[in-house]
Order: sequence, then structure tokens, then C-alpha cells
Amino acid sequence: MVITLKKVLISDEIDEKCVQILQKKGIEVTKNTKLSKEQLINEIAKYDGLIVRSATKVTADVIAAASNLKIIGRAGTGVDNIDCNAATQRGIIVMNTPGGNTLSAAEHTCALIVTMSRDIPNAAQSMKEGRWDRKKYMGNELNGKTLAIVGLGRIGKEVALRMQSFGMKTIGYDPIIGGDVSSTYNVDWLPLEELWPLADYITVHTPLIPQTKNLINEEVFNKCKRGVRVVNCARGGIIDEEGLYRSLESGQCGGAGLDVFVQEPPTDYKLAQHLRVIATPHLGASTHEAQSRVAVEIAEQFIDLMEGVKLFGAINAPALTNALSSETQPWVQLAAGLGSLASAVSQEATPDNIKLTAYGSQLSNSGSFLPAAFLSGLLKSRGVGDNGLNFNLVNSPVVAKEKGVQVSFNAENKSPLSFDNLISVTVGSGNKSVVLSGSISGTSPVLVQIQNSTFPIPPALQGPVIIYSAGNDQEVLPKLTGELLKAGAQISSLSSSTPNGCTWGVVNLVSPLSSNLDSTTTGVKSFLQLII
Ligand SMILES: NC(=O)C1=CN([C@@H]2O[C@H](COP(=O)(O)OP(=O)(O)OC[C@H]3O[C@@H](n4cnc5c(N)ncnc54)[C@H](O)[C@@H]3O)[C@@H](O)[C@H]2O)C=CC1
Ligand SMILES: O=C(O)C(=O)COP(=O)(O)O
Repeated sequence: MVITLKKVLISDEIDEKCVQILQKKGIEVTKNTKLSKEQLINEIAKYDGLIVRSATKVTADVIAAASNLKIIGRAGTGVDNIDCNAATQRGIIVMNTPGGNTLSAAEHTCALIVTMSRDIPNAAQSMKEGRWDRKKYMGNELNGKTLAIVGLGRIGKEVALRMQSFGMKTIGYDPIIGGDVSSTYNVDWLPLEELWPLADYITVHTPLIPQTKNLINEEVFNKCKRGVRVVNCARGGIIDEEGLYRSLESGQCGGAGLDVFVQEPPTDYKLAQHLRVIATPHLGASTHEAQSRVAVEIAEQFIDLMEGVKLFGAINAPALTNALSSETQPWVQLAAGLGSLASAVSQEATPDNIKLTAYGSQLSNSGSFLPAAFLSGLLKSRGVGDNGLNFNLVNSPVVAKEKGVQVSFNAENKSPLSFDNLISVTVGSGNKSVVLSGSISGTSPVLVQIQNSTFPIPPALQGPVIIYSAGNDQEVLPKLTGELLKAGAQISSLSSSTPNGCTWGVVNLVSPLSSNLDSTTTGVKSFLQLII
């Protein structure tokens, strides 16, 4: 899957370096951070790339209008403002820059903990108002207090390391990162229920997903020490805003540091304005350093993908990760071509049994992309979901799974045919099956065998091809060729398989045939034109 990017839209405030890197590679970049949703929907079809931060909401209706979009880049971490499922369905890559703003978000979290412990914002405000109020602002030391960290990924870990230098004891929970890992940075892993009663401060660093929505609610506050303080520098909604407000009012929660909100900007500022809340307008990543990093990273990740160097940061394209190099490209094309051919020959929209075997050392690690490439050809040829979907390595595995079509993959060392590296696929439906084998000649995908009939000179499985089965009739090829020439076809090559019960023929054309051929004059019972 080769990605070419000509026009990229940047719809959020992103460092100029991003624009410069893309433009240097000849990409036309439009930066417009003032688009309404309707304007974005009207504009988006012009672009094959989109770059956002958290402000632009890339919803399903935006994606439905994005008929040319190939990639959405998030210059930052959270992708909850992007409908990733809708993007995957349309074959659009979603990519973020994990890590680029980790340190800034971690420092902001620590700043909220520290300022909360001494009530610095209120004390500073009192001075601005001309009051010298030393009694009112008695604080607490952090030394010896317990910080519970929910989510021990990149930011959670950096927060732990920094707050340990204040003498805090760090405990934490993460469903993926276990105690063996967290103990290497001095975080005692505990299940949530054991975490709550021990915590003086709780900070959350998870994505907002169904499992983390309202993770800290009034019930949880009631399990904590009275006066527990919380920080949310991750995503609005991980701490239930209503439950937090009530707990602040009752004193069960002693303070909150909030950088993120369910609604941004909030329609109701009552939480942000609460005396015991320190609120910032989603500033975790807003440092010159982080913004410079994420801008450069997203631009370079786009270029690396375009140039086939590597795929980094993609969150919905596992099949693409190992399929970018120039060596793998012909194999991807071959598998897609075999998929188209298998579907055309078997005439089954949902074959119940597909086995793909890759032979040879070159293909020993091809299991991540060959089945997806095969499925892209199969789905394309069957017109599945025929609503303008372009099937590729991003959406094919997902759409095929929804249709109940799956491929079992197997890699073997020794090829059964004369090509050392070879793909063979068996597509079975009921008691019928189609067997196809292909390989690469030079850099071109070629068809080596159909059923048990081998091509002495394997034809290219590329561009417009006519494939026919002639049974044992040796007269078919001259008749078909005559009819093709009459129809104005430009033939680039002709190939026949060795007769073995049935002869198969392949005619490669320079351009697709515009008119239909008549089977009575060609003498061919069934032939198929495929554009591969
Ligand atoms: N305020 C801001 O400006 C910024 C906010 N963020 C947000 O911070 C959050 C964390 O970011 P990173 O550390 O980079 O992500 P990460 O992916 O490195 O870590 C997230 C961790 O949460 C864990 N997790 C998932 N479900 C969980 C659950 N139910 N309970 C506990 N842990 C769970 C994951 O296993 C993972 O280890 C994200 O929501 C991100 O969007 C990130 C950067 C800036
Ligand atoms: O990277 C993230 O997840 C953030 O929340 C940062 O958001 P922003 O890029 O500042 O809009």
C-alpha cells in the first residue's frame, strides 16, 4: 500500500515546523484553525491528509465526507476526538505522536499537585488583591504522603519519578503494566480497591475509554481518606464531574487539580470556579518544547510513511507495519491480485475456508500483511460494501471479519513449485475450492498456477487482465485474440497454462476493455476481465 500525500489540512494550532517539513517534501499544506464543523465537512474532500490536536472533532460525518483522506495525524497523544472506528472502516490510517508531550503533561500534573498542597493559586490571588493573609493559607507537606497513580504508562511513570523526589510514596494500578514493571520505578502495584483507602493524592493517567469513564465517582471518593486530593491531567470524564463537585462540597475531597473537562471549553464553569479546584484550560501539552516535538514528529511520521521508510504511531493499521518496504510491495500486490482472482473464479462472496501459505525465506514474516492484502483484493473484486470504499490493508481485515470471512495463514520453508518464494491460496466454499499460486518475477507479481494447471511462462498479475478457462479446446486463444483485436484491445502478452484437465489462459491488456465480448463469437464459455 503506497501512500502518496499531495494536500494536507492542518486544522488546529500546530507549530510551524510541521508545515515547513511537509512543504519541503512538495506537499501543499493549508492551515486553517477556524473551520466550523460544517466548513470542515465541506472542505475535507480536497485533502488526502489531516493533522489535528484535541480541538478538531473528527467525527464519523467528517470522515464520511473525506472521500480522498488517507491519513489523520494527531500531533499529540489522545485520539478520543477522532472516530477511529469510522476511519478504519474507510481505510484511513490514524496516527499519533506518543511520547512527544509526555514530559510536559507529567510536569503539569506535578505542578498541580505541588500548588494544590500549598493552595498557591488562592494565596497568589489574595496578594494580587492586596491582602497579606498568612493564616488562611496553611498547607501540607508532600513528604511522606501517598500518591496513587491510576494508569502507569508514559505519563504515569514520569509523574511517579518526579513526585518521589518530594518524598512521596507512590502506589498505582494499571491493567497492562504489572507490579514487576512498576516496581522498577518504585511504584507499588495494587488493585484499585486497595489503592483508594491509602491515597492522600490520586492522579489519573489513562485514556478515556468505557472502562475508565467515571472511574473515580462519588462512591470511590467515599472509599478514600477524608480530604483526599485528585488530579486529572488525562481526559475529562475519567473523574465524574458531578460526583467530584458533591465530594468537594462535603469535604470528602479536599481539592482537585483539573486540566481537562468533559466539555471543552466547559459550558458550565462551576467546577473550575470552586474554591478548592485549580483549573487550567487543557494546558498539559502546551509548552514550546512539547509543541515543537509533536509538530516535527507528526510531519516526519507522514514523510516516513510516504517514502516507505517506516510506519510509526499508527494506531489502526497493524497489517501495514511490515508492509511498506520496496521488497514487500510486490508481494502485497500479488496477494491482492490473487484475492481478486480467487473471488472472480470462485464467485463466492463469503468463502467459508481460505488458507494462505507463504513459502520461502523471504516470506517467513509475512503473516502480518499477506492475509490482509489478499482480503483487500477479494473484497474489492466482490464489491463488498459497495459504497465507494477503497479496500486496503487498514480496513480489509476489519470489514472481512464483519462479513465472516477469515484467512488462516501458514509459513513454510520449501516451495512445492519452481519459485523459491511463493504464495499459494486455497479458497473453499462447501465442497468446491479454487487453488491459486503466485510469485514475483523481477518486481512483478505473476500467476504461477490455477487449480493444478501451471503456466510455463507465468503471466503478470497486474493491470487489466482477461482470464479464461478453455477446457481442452486449443482453438480458444486464437478466437479470443481475434475478437479482442476487433474490439480495439491493445494486448501486451498472452499466456496459456499447460493442459492438465483444463487449460487456463491469461491475456494482459494495456488498458481496460471498454466493450463486452460476446461469448458466442469468442468461443470462450467463461472469461473474466479483472483490473488488478
Ligand atoms: N492534558 C494534556 O494536555 C495531555 C493529556 N494526555 C492524556 O494523558 C493520558 C495518558 O497518556 P500516556 O501516559 O501517554 O498514555 P499511555 O498509553 O502511555 O498510558 C496509559 C495507561 O493507561 C492504562 N490503562 C488503560 N485502562 C486502564 C484502566 N482501566 N485503569 C488503569 N489504567 C488503565 C494503560 O494500560 C496504559 O498503561 C491519555 O489520556 C492522554 O490523552 C496526554 C498528553 C497531554
Ligand atoms: O496529547 C494529548 O492527549 C493532549 O491532550 C494534548 O492536547 P492538545 O494537543 O494540547 O490539544
